Amino acid sequence: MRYAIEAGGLVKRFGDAVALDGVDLRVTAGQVTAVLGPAGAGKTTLLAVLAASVRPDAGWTKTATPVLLLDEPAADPAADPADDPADDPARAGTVLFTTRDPAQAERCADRIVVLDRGRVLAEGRPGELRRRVGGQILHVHPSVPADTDAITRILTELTGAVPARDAGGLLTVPATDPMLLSALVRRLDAAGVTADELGLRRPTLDEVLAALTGSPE
Ligand SMILES: Nc1ncnc2c1ncn2[C@@H]1O[C@H](COP(=O)(O)OP(=O)(O)OP(=O)(O)O)[C@@H](O)[C@H]1O
Repeated sequence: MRYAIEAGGLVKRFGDAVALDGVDLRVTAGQVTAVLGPAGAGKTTLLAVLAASVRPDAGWTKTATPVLLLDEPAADPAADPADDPADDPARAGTVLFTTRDPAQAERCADRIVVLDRGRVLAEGRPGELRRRVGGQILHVHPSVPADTDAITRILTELTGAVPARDAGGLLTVPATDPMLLSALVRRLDAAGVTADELGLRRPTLDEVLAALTGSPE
């Protein structure tokens, strides 16, 4: 495999702040790679080190000259996703861009590197990342709003986690136990409450990022 970018053991400190804490990176030539992470993760510092505009305290880099590095390219959510600047140069060659937006990373990148607190937490294709985090999301919508509390209690007892509730009243909670769905149906039945939506789905990349970085969505 031919790498357009290779880096190993990158460390960069700014006083007491550790911007990069031992980053290893390989970017395959011809691919679009997103460095995805929350504010302060070290994304800009990593790009600056790769562009040789910032000297790392430790580590090494090898970057081929035609590589396009984009730091948080702005994407207008109202615009056609096909117009995304991070997507555009994809046809031209190797691109490495940074973003805080999982949707932009998923839309534009072949591979995603999740960076947080100066460390690579995970990397892979978007679908791989979702599978790696494991588990699914259970979603339940009460038939009548009055049953929300009862269903919330049942979900909390069954999963050990308090479900999130969105503006539309949909309750969601991470699910790792494959028997959860049938157990839930029995409990709802016994409690005499009904749901007009009930199912399991893969986590979104936002939920994956929140699970990896421990940050609220
Ligand atoms: N020139 C600097 N002087 C001091 N601290 C810095 C400097 N540049 C970065 N840092 C610190 O290093 C850490 C990583 O910053 P960096 O800008 O690389 O993160 P980021 O992931 O690009 O964040 P954002 O998404 O907000 O742009 C932060 O804690 C930041 O405060």
